[in-house]
Amino acid sequence: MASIAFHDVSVDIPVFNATNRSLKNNIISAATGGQISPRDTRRISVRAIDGLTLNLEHGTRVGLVGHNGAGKSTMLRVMAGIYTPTGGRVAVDGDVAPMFDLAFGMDPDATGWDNIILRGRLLGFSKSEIRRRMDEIGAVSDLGAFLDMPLRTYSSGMATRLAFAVSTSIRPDILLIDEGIGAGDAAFLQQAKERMQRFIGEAGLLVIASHSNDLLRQWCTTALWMEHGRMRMHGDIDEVLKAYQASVSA
Ligand SMILES: Nc1ncnc2c1ncn2[C@@H]1O[C@H](COP(=O)(O)OP(=O)(O)OP(=O)(O)O)[C@@H](O)[C@H]1O
Repeated sequence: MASIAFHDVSVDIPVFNATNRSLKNNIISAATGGQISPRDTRRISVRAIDGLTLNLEHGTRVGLVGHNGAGKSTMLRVMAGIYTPTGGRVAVDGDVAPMFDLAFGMDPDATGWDNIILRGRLLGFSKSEIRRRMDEIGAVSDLGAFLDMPLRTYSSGMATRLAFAVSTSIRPDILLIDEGIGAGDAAFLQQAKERMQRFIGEAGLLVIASHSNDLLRQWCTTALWMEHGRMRMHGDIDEVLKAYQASVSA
């Protein structure tokens, strides 16, 4: 059974080359971003997540909403194990598939086929599992003879197709999606939509960060509204989106 538990989780990101001058007063009134705290005159950090406690159980489909810099992507990265929290405890039970940083683990000098193996290994596949799925993944990418060419010869849309094809071939317990997956041209998007539908439907636990209410209503039953790294509201998707929209247009 998949689950994610945050207990009083905080993430501070140190910033080494910010100037204090621009940060002086206007931070306090900033509508976007996390909380900037000058720890002393030379060291500044951004508190991207601030004391977050949260339990997501198997079957949860939650959308993360909030202003730019509210902490949504940081939360996803903590859930994926990419960021270690600076405070608090995180417990994640189940295989996690992060659908962001799609180029991560890909080698520009390796061919498409070799990159399928590389990314597959990164996502936890054994070599034999990947070999079994190679043809299917290649077909989904629809890259044809380009699969024999080095990744550096691909356009960004072509590279995304390849990463998408590999990532959606696993059956994760926990699926983490950051919006802006931007999978490419219209034909691929249509095909990607159908594959995504099945992929999302099969995940035990789904977390999506998005600014699109339509997308969130389509996939989620609950929503979590983040504000300056803190949880402002967590509950039924329609209720949270309504409250969030009201605050944005107020
Ligand atoms: N590498 C970094 N260095 C410094 N600060 C960072 C870094 N990454 C994120 N932050 C800060 O952490 C805070 C949370 O950022 P995060 O990307 O989680 O926000 P978000 O809610 O996903 O925003 P958006 O909707 O714009 O994608 C922001 O204030 C941001 O400036």
